[in-house]
Amino acid sequence: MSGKRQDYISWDEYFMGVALLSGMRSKDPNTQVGACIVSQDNKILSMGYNGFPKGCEDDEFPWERDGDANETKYPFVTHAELNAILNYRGGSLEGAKIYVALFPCNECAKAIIQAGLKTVVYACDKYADTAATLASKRMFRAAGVELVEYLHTGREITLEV
Ligand SMILES: O=c1[nH]c(=O)n([C@H]2C[C@H](O)[C@@H](COP(=O)(O)O)O2)cc1CO
Ligand SMILES: [Zn+2]
Repeated sequence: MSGKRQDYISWDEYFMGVALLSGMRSKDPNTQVGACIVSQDNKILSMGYNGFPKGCEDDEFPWERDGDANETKYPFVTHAELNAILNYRGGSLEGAKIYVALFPCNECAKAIIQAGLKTVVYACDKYADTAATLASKRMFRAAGVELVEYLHTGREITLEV
């Protein structure tokens, strides 16, 4: 018996926790998405959340869901997964895993596959029935990307020390 602490968080809780914490930076009033990219030997390589590109101010661009296409957030918002991939400046992401709050859409799936990521761990799949998600799953299956649903442990974590 080494006397080590027993209630430390697991790797999955750690990386999904970082993904969810990143999502808390999002200004999207409806859906906050965070992503965390992890190497095969469990080192965090990058993070991202859904937001407008640099220079596109949160107070000037629309966060609406409905209306004329360019009056909504959809043409402008960069998805969490793409931001996490683009935020990485260290070289190759080949073989890495991505932890993400929401199942990636088809556009993110393309970026994930082409960046060489091999595993997607997702916490929520609320748009499972949409064409984008079905296309995404088809591409992931074809490309051999492993899809893992995050098992919620019910652990609550606060930022207070
Ligand atoms: O893979 C994704 N990654 C991601 O960051 N998002 C973002 C884009 C939007 O800001 C938000 C979705 O908005 P809504 O649920 O209101 O349609 O989540 C959405 C998806 C999948 O839809
Ligand atoms: Zn996406």
